[in-house]
Amino acid sequence: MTTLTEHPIDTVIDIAIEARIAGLDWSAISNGLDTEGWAHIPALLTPAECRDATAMFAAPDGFRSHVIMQRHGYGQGEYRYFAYPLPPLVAALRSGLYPHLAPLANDWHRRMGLPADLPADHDAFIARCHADGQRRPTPLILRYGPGDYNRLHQDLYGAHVFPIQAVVLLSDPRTDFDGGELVLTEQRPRMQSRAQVVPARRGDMILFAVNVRPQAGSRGDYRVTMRHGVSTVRAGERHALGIIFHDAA
Ligand SMILES: O=C(O)CCC(=O)C(=O)O
Ligand SMILES: [Fe+2]
Repeated sequence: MTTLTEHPIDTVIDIAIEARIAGLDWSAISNGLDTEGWAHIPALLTPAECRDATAMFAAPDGFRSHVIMQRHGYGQGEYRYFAYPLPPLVAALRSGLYPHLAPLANDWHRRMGLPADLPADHDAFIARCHADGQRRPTPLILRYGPGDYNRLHQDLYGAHVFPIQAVVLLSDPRTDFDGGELVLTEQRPRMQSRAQVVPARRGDMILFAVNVRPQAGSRGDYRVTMRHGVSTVRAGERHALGIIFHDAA
């Protein structure tokens, strides 16, 4: 894994998202997801792409809904779900990441006794969601100001669940905000929950398990339940782009 000191954020060249995704070390990423339930990919988006995505949040067009988190008990802050058609960057991330994750997702399903029949490409998976009434797009941009936070949760929106999701940090923790760390918890059978704080800088992507993942134990695989949230932002503004692969009912 690349450490934060080696962070290549300032040297990202502007190649197509799909090519950047294809160039990632997918065996290391799959390994991280498999053993920890998450993987950190430094500097997937350029600072300019992060700024452009952040600017989308303030524009009124292109979103299907605006959620004030405290109204629903989700925490404090706000987010907007994109409408179809998704902006090119968001569509490219969603369809570009999916094929690299589908083999691991099927392996997880097989190991957990779930149907290991997730299609190899995202269009086919989305067609399946839509055919069963999960038609509303789930990619979103979140905005947190001072005092805002996101309670531990799972992004389940219906029976069709792709077991891995992504979030890209759009703001710079060195200059834009304090606090606001992505927190992942895992719950193993008969054990207390464990929390992990995921390191991230602007443009980094974190891939993580949506709800359950298999863990090899002495008597075969068992299920680990994962949740994610964001610790309180102490100062400044934090934006993030969430990529969930299933659509919502
Ligand atoms: O703000 C974050 O980093 C996490 C947002 C989130 O809950 C999500 O993308 O599903
Ligand atoms: Fe979430």
